[in-house]
Amino acid sequence: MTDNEYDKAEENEPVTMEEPGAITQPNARNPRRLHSAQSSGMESSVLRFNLNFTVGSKGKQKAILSDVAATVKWGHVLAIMGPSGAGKSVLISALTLDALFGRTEGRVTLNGVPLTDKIFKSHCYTVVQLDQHWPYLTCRETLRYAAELYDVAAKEDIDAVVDEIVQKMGLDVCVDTRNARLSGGQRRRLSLGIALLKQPTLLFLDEPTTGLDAASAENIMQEIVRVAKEENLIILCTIHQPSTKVYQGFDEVMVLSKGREAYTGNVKESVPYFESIGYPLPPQTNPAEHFLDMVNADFSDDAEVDRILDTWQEKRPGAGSSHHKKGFGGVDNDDEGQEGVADVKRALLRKEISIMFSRHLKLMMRDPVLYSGRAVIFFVVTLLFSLVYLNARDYSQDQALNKMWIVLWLVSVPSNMGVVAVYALNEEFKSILRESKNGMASPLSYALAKTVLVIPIMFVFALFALVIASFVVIDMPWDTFGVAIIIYAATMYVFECVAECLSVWFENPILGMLQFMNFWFGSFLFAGFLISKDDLFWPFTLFYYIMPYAYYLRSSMYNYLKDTTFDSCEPGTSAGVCVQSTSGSDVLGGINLVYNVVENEDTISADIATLIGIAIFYKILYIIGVVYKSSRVTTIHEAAK
Ligand SMILES: Nc1ncnc2c1ncn2[C@@H]1O[C@H](COP(=O)(O)OP(=O)(O)OP(=O)(O)O)[C@@H](O)[C@H]1O
Repeated sequence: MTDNEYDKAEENEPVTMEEPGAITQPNARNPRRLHSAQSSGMESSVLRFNLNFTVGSKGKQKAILSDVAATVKWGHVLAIMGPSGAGKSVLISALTLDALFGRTEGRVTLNGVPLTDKIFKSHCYTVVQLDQHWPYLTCRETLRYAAELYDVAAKEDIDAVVDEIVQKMGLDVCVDTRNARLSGGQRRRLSLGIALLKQPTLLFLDEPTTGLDAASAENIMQEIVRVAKEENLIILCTIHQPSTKVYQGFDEVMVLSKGREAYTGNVKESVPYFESIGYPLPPQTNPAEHFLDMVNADFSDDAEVDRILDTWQEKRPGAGSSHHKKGFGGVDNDDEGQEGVADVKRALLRKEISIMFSRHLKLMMRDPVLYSGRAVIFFVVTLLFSLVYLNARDYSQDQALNKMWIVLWLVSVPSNMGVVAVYALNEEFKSILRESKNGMASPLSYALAKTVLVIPIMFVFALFALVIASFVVIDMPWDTFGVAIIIYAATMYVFECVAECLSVWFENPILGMLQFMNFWFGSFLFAGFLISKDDLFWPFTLFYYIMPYAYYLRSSMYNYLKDTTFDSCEPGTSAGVCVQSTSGSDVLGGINLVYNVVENEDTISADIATLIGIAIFYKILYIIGVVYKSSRVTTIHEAAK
């Protein structure tokens, strides 16, 4: 864009940040613009930014971005290029309010309004580099759920809206293919399709050509430029070494090196500019490659690169006045606060929860790792363990301790496998955070929908684990079935809530999984059978009370044996328990002499209540994590004077 054009963009102001619903109205119930905006409020959108970004604490600060500024208007694509480590990703993170690892200073305004999380959610959309989408949904289902969550149309019109996006993005061939099987190019098109459903003003694309072959990269970039023009979007994208054709398709380009600009402006003027400072484009050379070679400090002379960066700083439009006062083009940039901005536009909370419920029910049914696969594995491992302890089906007192051990294994082995849930839920939560960032849905509606969906699954787990192993192979009395299932489900729910909690609090799923294993080992150690509560070094006694297995074991054993009858036993002939009675209740007393966690008193209700209490504790920590993680955004500080 020439200075002239920037000035024209400036003349259009004051520009209002209109309610998305007011942009155009294809039909009364579809407030979003699905066709090219011929008379859209976005035909005057302007993004301005000038940023510094530093990492490190005071005294040891390192500048990652220094005075990086640009102005981009509607319908234009700004391509951000630069050698590795130039600061492209950090710039996108800072602009998308995601750069939490350092301090962002300066200003970012959209139509004169400073960018905040609320404005971002309403008017911006980010497509991340490796947008995997929900792997077990099809392309059509993904678009449909996005359309519903963005509330783009009445229920009966949603299919038509989705079909339009499918056509527009050329997704016809893969519309019923699961996302996990989409090609890289198709995934990017799907991401763009979802973005179009939202109808943002500003679209960020992080390396949209990564992993694509040259033809697909060219194709997707052409698509991006077309979308910017057709939909009057402002698009910012980072890109590595575009081909000549792709490069020429951009409107604006920013060449970064060492966190500074080497050039920002119209693509057509880039070649003459570099020629004017002594770097003519050799014949038959890709201009993007040429510029990147020039500013790559790894391969060029460092002093030479600094000279190029200093030259741009002197020559760039508006030079001589601080970027923090003047926008690119030398235009006065002090234009924020002219208009209020609309609230986030999306489905009502009740509707949102029900959409989330439907989507995650579908995912649960299809995803073999999280639930159905685990249930089958629980069935197999509990069956295996019950066969190992087959002799424990006899009601002879020398098997009483084995009965306790099989009851313990039946829950401890499956609950240990909750470790996979930490990994899968961590991935899931990252997708939810992206959706939240893009204003599609609240993470709390996800958390609520999942809570409702997961509780019944714990009963399914209990059925898969206990019916054959406990009641058929080990011959537990069927009249204890209902209570056994409840105790088991409550115990499994504790571990599920711990897995949820760790999946959210640990960004790195491996660390979360390690913590889960610690919790599991801790549960084992402090359950009162390896070392009794009374023998614990006193500071550790607390763990006995907050870990789940002691409650499970005590209540399960009482439920199991209270009404049973054992064979009588001759003192000195039993390797395990031998009491002067055949009643199960007395055998419980005998077990208590060896493992005092087992008692012949009815503590079932209190134990179940405690297990639920522990689960609720972790659920609350999880919800706090969800709220905290989803509300973390970069603060853009006023530049130091
Ligand atoms: N979390 C972080 N903490 C400290 N420094 C960081 C962090 N992330 C990035 N950096 C530094 O910021 C600089 C710019 O990194 P950035 O990832 O933006 O480069 P890039 O241009 O995107 O490179 P590439 O093309 O290789 O991805 C690098 O020197 C990098 O080491």
